[in-house]
Amino acid sequence: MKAYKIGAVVAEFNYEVTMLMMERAKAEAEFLGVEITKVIKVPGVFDMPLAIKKLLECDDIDAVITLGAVIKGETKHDEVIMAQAARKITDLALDYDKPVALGVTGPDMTELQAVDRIEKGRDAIDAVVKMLQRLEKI
Ligand SMILES: Nc1c(NC[C@H](O)[C@H](O)[C@H](O)CO)[nH]c(=O)[nH]c1=O
Ligand SMILES: CC(=O)[C@@H](O)COP(=O)(O)O
Repeated sequence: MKAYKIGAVVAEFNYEVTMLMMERAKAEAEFLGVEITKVIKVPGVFDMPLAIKKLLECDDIDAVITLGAVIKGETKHDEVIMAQAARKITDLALDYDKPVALGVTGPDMTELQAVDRIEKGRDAIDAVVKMLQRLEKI
């Protein structure tokens, strides 16, 4: 396995969940022999795009993972946050020609459901590694 260098953007909102997602991501990176070399913490998922952009601008970053949990409140605010973040994550990957994984769970999710989905941290690493390997073959 090539020692890909991966950046991570982690939401502090619902940190009790996102820190577990980060642990899973780190364990998977170690298992696969890739490195999470830069980590940027952001207040919440909505704030991710600028941090992702800064990481994608680094020549020594091959791909970025995002880790967050958008838990339902009383309104549809969670849906707005998720829709905007997901859209910008896709746009940034295309703009910078580098994989960006959506390791964000929700919306319409309870805290319990968020805890049940912490393995999305591992999945995010798997996704960027698969993308990097497959794009190299083109
Ligand atoms: N409710 C959740 C948020 N909300 C905060 C926003 O993401 C953002 O930080 C704020 O609007 C300031 O720009 N963030 C999450 O990551 N998860 C949530 O459930
Ligand atoms: C999803 C959120 O950001 C959350 O804090 C908003 O909750 P509410 O829908 O009750 O305003």
